[in-house]
Amino acid sequence: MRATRLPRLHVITDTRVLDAAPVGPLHDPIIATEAALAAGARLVQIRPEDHYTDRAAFDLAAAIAALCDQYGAACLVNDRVHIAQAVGADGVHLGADDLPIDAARRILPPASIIGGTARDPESARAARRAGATYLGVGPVWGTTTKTGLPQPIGLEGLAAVCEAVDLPVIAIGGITAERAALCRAAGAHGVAVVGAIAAAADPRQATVELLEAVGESPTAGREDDSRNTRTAGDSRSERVRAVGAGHTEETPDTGLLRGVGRA
Ligand SMILES: Cc1ncc(COP(=O)(O)OP(=O)(O)O)c(N)n1
Ligand SMILES: Cc1ncsc1CCOP(=O)(O)O
Ligand SMILES: [Mg+2]
Repeated sequence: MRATRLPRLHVITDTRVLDAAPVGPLHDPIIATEAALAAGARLVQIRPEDHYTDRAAFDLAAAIAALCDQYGAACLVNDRVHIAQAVGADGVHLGADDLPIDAARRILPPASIIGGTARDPESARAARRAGATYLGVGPVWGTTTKTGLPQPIGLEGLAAVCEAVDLPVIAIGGITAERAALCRAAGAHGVAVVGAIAAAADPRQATVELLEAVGESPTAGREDDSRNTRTAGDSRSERVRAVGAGHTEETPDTGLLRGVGRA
């Protein structure tokens, strides 16, 4: 049996259209993702923004899912559940404007990872009831990556959500390596980043620093060293089942497992 824990570092692709010069030397979602995977990242969230047609989103997702397979990492798709299905992703991340979590649960494979956005204890509890595997909580700090967000909730707001629900909390919004450690201290299971890797001068080194900050150093002993080695018979669905094995609760109505362990 492989690792049962939700990875603590979620690397989110940066698909912004940039008016000026690229924000980093490797500002290409596929190149930056490969650098992060090579550094030891174990979960990528593919986040094609609205200017991506479904075809462009599919092409990006298929390329990144293949890279994730190669490195033995999990891969989630933001918003577009049908793209996740089409590329056989490990799951999705859904927010208030997306397909409801319980609806996605009904159509995705049983062990799928489904993240839900929450900003406060009430929305966190609702996402849990709907069947979320983990919560993406933020913005904890201000971010230049996404516009139109509400005021940052700060470490206090993050801690309040962590207290309220027994689900892994992934902090998002303005995360740096230094802040990632603060999020962990506030009770978060891990962090999600866009700019800290995609806009870094050296995305690979930035990933190493973030992994260390969340206690998932690529050089430290892994729960399962085979996770980063592609082996014969390896498939994304096998990895989904492995992550799902850490789930703690069975939803009575669907028999689906949810609640990847926080430890
Ligand atoms: C880990 C994580 N947390 C939060 C979000 C934000 O999701 P959402 O609120 O649906 O906003 P968009 O990302 O879709 O613009 C996320 N993607 N990942
Ligand atoms: C999608 C999203 N939702 C809340 S903050 C955010 C963007 C986070 O990007 P960054 O890590 O660059 O601050
Ligand atoms: Mg969304």
